[in-house]
Amino acid sequence: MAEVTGILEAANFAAEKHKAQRRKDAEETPYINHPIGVARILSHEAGIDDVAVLQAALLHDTVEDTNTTFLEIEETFGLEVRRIVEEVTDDKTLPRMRRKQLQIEHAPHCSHKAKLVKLADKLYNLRDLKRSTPKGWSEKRVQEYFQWAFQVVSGLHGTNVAMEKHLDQLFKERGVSASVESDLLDKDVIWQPDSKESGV
Ligand SMILES: Nc1nc2c(ncn2[C@@H]2O[C@H](COP(=O)(O)OP(=O)(O)O)[C@@H](OP(=O)(O)OP(=O)(O)O)[C@H]2O)c(=O)[nH]1
Ligand SMILES: [Mn+2]
Repeated sequence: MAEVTGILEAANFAAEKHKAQRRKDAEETPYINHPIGVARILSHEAGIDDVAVLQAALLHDTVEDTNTTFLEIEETFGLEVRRIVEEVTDDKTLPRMRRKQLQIEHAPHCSHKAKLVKLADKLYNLRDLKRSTPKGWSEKRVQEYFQWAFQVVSGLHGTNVAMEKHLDQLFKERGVSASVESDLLDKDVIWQPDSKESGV
């Protein structure tokens, strides 16, 4: 029962932290749908029942996107959960170009538990992109996100068969493969500073 309580505590903590945030889709879906969906992919599709992984999935965007601190995560959920959340948190003070590059570089060196959360995060976001285009995103921007995600996921290979199978299928549908990843060049939208994002 303590495990169930701990998972609900993380769901509630994330809901409170993300309460004012919405996704970028036209419907303005509540942001909390994303971390709950990421945790659900891990439990229902990837067969994961590790409590720290499921808690970290629920909490994975709280530090990146809200006023939450790593210390707060550690004091509430313990050091293991803090460490996983740290591994999957981008430094938002860096320009997007650098953040995206660092995800590609860091992915192979993450812990197994962080790799699981990263795979589920990418799987959720790519499915979300397939379902609905975020406000202000061009078709080119969507395609570039798929190409970038392919590069990150390539560095997570061998972590979880079920999630990797679904991701492979999504990349295949989009025509994204190792041969086109070199097309991702500096000219592309995803690498541009945030100020150039709108209207593309
Ligand atoms: N597909 C999709 N994504 C949305 C939507 N609303 C918010 N997002 C979030 O936007 C992020 C991807 O958008 P980008 O422009 O590439 O990244 P940025 O917000 O970090 O600059 C993801 O962050 P993340 O979860 O931290 O993952 P990551 O992509 O940074 O690894 C994703 O969760 C939506 O409606 N659809
Ligand atoms: Mn996320």
